[in-house]
Amino acid sequence: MSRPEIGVLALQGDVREHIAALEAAGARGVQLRRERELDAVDAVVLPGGESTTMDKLLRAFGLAAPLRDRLRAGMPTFGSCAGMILLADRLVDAPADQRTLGGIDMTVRRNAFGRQIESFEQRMDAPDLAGETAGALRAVFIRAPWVEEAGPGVQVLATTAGGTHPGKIVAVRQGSLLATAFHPELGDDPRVHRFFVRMVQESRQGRQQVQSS
Ligand SMILES: NC(=O)CC[C@H](N)C(=O)O
Repeated sequence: MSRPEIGVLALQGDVREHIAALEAAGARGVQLRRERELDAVDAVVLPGGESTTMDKLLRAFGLAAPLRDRLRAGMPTFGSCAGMILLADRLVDAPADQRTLGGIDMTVRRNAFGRQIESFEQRMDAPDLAGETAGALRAVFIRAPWVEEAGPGVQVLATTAGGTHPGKIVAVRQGSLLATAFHPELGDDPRVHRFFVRMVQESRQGRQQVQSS
């Protein structure tokens, strides 16, 4: 099967890092800015950056509604940090006029680890992403959110192990949507991007089976 093509929303944020990580995980990463470019990709990445800015730009570029429709229709989508915020059905500690694309039945707290903390590395327990060993995954957190509450259909993929806030939910999946509070695109651990590329391949196989039956 050909490499899946994954569009990284390129309005703001760490776009190049995601493209490099997707390429390393066996996909083709391309920049995504316009609605018509959505038709050419198998999946979407919402990068880290600033979620209030991204929300405004998504609306200004006329991308919010078409992206929301694709998400609802099952297009695989991965959001990291600000991208996790965009995928949340509910936010706390956010400006009243901030909108999200939604899709994951979760409440996300913005800047949950503290605004004063610029960036830190955190260990996580993440059996489905990184194996059963305690603290098996490490990644960079930058003014990161956490998941305050996750609905029954949400699979928890990673929780913080130790640190100032242990046991916090920092990676989740609901159906075709994946979200991490941290930045797997910064650093050289490819496991989260590989996990997402597998999700995309499974979704393509599912669609091809439907088309040929
Ligand atoms: N590194 C990040 O993506 C930070 C997210 C940022 N705190 C926000 O609310 O958008």
